[in-house]
Amino acid sequence: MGGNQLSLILDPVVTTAHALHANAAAALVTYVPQYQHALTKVPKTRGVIAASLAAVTALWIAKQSIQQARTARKLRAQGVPEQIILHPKWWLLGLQRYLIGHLLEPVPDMAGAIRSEQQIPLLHGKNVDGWDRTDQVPLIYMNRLFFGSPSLVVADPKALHAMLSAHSYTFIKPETSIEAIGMVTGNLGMVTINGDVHKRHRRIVNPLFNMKTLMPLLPVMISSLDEFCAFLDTFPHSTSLPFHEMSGQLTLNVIGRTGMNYEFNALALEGTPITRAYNEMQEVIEFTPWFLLCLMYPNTLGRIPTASRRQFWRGHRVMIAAIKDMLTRARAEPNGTSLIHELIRQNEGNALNEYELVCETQTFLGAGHETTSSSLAMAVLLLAQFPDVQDNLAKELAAVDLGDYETLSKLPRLNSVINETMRLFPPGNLTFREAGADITVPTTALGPLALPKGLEIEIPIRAIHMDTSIWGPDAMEWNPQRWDTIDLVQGGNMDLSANRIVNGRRQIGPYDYFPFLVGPRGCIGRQFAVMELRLFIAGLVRRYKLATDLPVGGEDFHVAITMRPTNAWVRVERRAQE
Ligand code: HEM
Repeated sequence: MGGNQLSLILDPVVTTAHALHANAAAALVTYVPQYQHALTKVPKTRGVIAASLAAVTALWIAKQSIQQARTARKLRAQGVPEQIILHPKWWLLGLQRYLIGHLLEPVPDMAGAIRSEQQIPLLHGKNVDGWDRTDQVPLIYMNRLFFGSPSLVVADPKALHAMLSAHSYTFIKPETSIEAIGMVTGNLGMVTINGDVHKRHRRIVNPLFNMKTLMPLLPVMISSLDEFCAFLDTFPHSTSLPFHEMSGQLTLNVIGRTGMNYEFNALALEGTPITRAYNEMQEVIEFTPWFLLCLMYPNTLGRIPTASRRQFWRGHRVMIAAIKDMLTRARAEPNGTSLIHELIRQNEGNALNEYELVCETQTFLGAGHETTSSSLAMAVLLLAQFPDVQDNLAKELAAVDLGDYETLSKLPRLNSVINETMRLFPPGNLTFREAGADITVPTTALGPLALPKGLEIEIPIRAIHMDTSIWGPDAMEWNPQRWDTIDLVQGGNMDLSANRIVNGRRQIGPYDYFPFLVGPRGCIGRQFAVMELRLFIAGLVRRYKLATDLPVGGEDFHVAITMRPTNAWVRVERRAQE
């Protein structure tokens, strides 16, 4: 099963399972010692206990299903359409919707790519129950997960404005997301915290990512790029290079040097102890059924010392020790320029405690390296697949000084390549929220929509980026030139559908294109990431002709927390003038 569908399972399962688990764990601790004797010695009693447990479980499932059905009914009553079950399983005796919802509905390819495409008809009112209007598309639908618990998929700009901007603190990160992402970023890093704790962190960390702090990091990025190119030069130009991995070597070195003044030495095969530890931790994050169960039961199953858990904790210990060491060294260098030097300066009043500083450092590493690496690998692959676009870009870059970021940031073709790559292949392909309170949000087609506390929300970023009603009939094609006639329209919860084309220019709103998300929980590292992408794509295209044997559309992804390419094989050959 691919990560994307599994992510759909994660949040609701854990939310419901957590409550049960906590009660069951407490009951076990209390009663098992008392009844151990009976359990082992008296088979008849064992049978009775098993039957009772089965009955209690069945009752619990029934209660759960009834509660969830009630929530779903309230949504249906307000006009929310529901995904139909196209392939009912006979062995679920017609109860599929109430037991496992849409979890076993077939998805031909579990990669994020295909799932996103499949969501578009649903968002347009096809393959759903309860939508017969032809004048408007719902842009919202409901599907069901375990025990029929509803999950609301939302692509409506008005509702998204409420969820991500106007009431972003009411729409919280769900527990399962926190559990999964926290493995990479720590559980008190900015991605995984909610409410006032988040506000406090964001206030301290914000200044780290303004241009004044970022500009001094430019020379380090450029020298890391030069080192990477020297590395590329060691391969014959007929060799296909795994950019899906190599771009990560570059971005890991850069976040180490600029983020924490640390040398990962990621281009060397052996790396450093912390590179190895980091890789060991990452390898374990595979959405296998067992991994999912550990996320659901972090305090019991998650603590069983299986080989993979031991590997994770081994890596984790090494990494946390190294991060503590980085913070100690940064404290001793009051004029240092890395992100954590600035973090320590901003944290003068100790608004963040030591553990929170460790988690934020871990967050810079986790959130700041793989995402940029995936975008870079995809941009390089796509440029290799589209030689005309590449040649045009090379012309634009011919006379540019990479150290002149002011000029670099205004190059239209370079920016179009980045925008278009992040449109079709946003590393954060979807995100989840949970209604933290009963709340009514506006929607375009349904009017005000009342959402109950605890409702699961899925925001299908990539599906919205591929929607033909927003982007036109060639929405699925990678075409950087489209950005020549796009206006990015700022401002709140507008419905642009009636005025999509104005004076021949396509109007794109903040909730039509948001690879970094928007609002108070939008990506804090956006400028940093865009700076890296501009510099690295420009630097590579100026130096090399990029080529690939991979046909257009042949890319594959691994989707676990983020969506990253797995087959960006590219050949590089020095350009004549370089
Ligand atoms: C191409 C590169 C990147 C992409 C596509 C990206 C995308 C995103 C997205 C979609 C979110 C919202 C996650 C959610 O709420 O579900 C996010 C949040 C975040 N990103 Fe990035 N990101 C990138 C690079 C970076 C970099 C370089 C850093 C730091 C060095 C960074 C740090 C963060 C942090 C700390 C948050 C949490 C913000 C908050 O909740 O207040 N990101 N990013």
